[in-house]
Amino acid sequence: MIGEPLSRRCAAQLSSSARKTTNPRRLPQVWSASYASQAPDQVNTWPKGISLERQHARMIRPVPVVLSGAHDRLIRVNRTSLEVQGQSSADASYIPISGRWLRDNCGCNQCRNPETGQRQMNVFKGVVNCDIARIETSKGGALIHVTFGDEHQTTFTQEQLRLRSHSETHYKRHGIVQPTMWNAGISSDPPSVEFASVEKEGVGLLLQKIRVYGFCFVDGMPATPEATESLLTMIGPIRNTHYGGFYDFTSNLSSKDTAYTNESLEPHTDNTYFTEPTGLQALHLLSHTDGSGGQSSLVDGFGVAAQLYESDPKAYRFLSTYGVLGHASGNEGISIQPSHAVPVLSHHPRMGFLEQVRWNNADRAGIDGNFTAVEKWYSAAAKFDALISKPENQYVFQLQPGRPVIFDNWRCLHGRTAFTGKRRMCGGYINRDDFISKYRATNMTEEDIRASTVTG
Ligand SMILES: C[N+](C)(C)CCCC[C@H](N)C(=O)O
Ligand SMILES: O=C(O)CCC(=O)C(=O)O
Repeated sequence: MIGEPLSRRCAAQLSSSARKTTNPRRLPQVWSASYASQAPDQVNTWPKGISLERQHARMIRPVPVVLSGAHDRLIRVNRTSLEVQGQSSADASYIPISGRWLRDNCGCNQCRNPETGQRQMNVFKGVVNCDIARIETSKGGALIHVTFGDEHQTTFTQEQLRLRSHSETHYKRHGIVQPTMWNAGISSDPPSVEFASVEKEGVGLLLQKIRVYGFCFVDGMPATPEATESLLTMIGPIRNTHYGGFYDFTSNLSSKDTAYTNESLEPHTDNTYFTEPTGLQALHLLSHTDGSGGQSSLVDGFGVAAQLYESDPKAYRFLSTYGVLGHASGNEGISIQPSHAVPVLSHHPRMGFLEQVRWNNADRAGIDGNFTAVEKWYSAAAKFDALISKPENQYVFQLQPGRPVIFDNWRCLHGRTAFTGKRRMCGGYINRDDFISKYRATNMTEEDIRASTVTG
């Protein structure tokens, strides 16, 4: 085995057996190939030599696309060196893996705290021996055993070296699933879970539905702030902001924001004035007396972005390029703006898929560009606004006491019609990272979580 690259058959056998042990849940397939293949206008002029696959991987698009090829990547084992084949099928060259990387990523109890998973040695201090003394393999090459100059030993699997920087790993790291886009038609069967099942089985299914659809109702809940708060804390810590933590509000302008009035609110995402808008938002109507109105609306921001990508790639590109600033200024002594302007459509910097929609016409403070760019931004934004305003893109419903909605504020826009009478609403924000963390913890196998966390 030493010296020869593992044969493709053997590697294929290894990888297929390895694949059987990975999370049986379907990974996002190549989805809506038309989006993936349709290149937006050629603003991205790629330098020579960047493989098409690399360009493809980084081209911005509204949906995730899993690139193939990880399992074809071969590993070459020599007595004192380890090499892995290039990053893409177009690049079959072998790349050596340094002794420093191998030692830095040793997972033994001495090098990594078994309780916390934290590294407890430092390869930069020159006191840890990173010289490779010898490399052996076992289990037909599936396991690679490295011994260093100080006789310290560590073991890696073929798969972890092969998948280290592959999209499959990134998707598991971020808990990416294949999104189900929707429009007003979702009203016939909106995603929901029973509160009783959440109490019994936890928030796994609730978060899975939010991850796939961008929102989910919880049916059969006590219509109390206490029950709502305890449901949210099952997901993660409630985020504290200048509005407080768990919120329970009516239209009394107790906070100087139009949400605390009885006016209509166009579909928007919250917190565009924060560098990091909240991940989840919950809205639970506790009561509405002596009046009417106050209908809620949800819009699938990913779905609308996909429609824009199809109908006007240039407008999509503009809303993906020019940053926008938000502000929260109404409350005494409060003037919040994000650390930098962020586009309406933000994409994963490495994988290219759309990961956040930020849209709030009321809270918008500025567009990061000269007046030529501003005009281009306006014409692109007008198209986005027209799409979110189309009745067929808006799911309109009346919130009910005992049936809160929890939605992904990085994907869904929400709005409300004006109302009369006394209307009491409660809910809370949950950070994006806490949402994804709990989603992974309740929907992925231990093995998949481990394999997609410390990848070196
Ligand atoms: C949710 N809660 C009522 C606490 C605050 C609402 C804040 C609304 C703000 N204009 C934004 O879009 O973020
Ligand atoms: O009152 C509502 O129905 C929604 C208020 C709102 O948009 C918000 O709190 O962000």
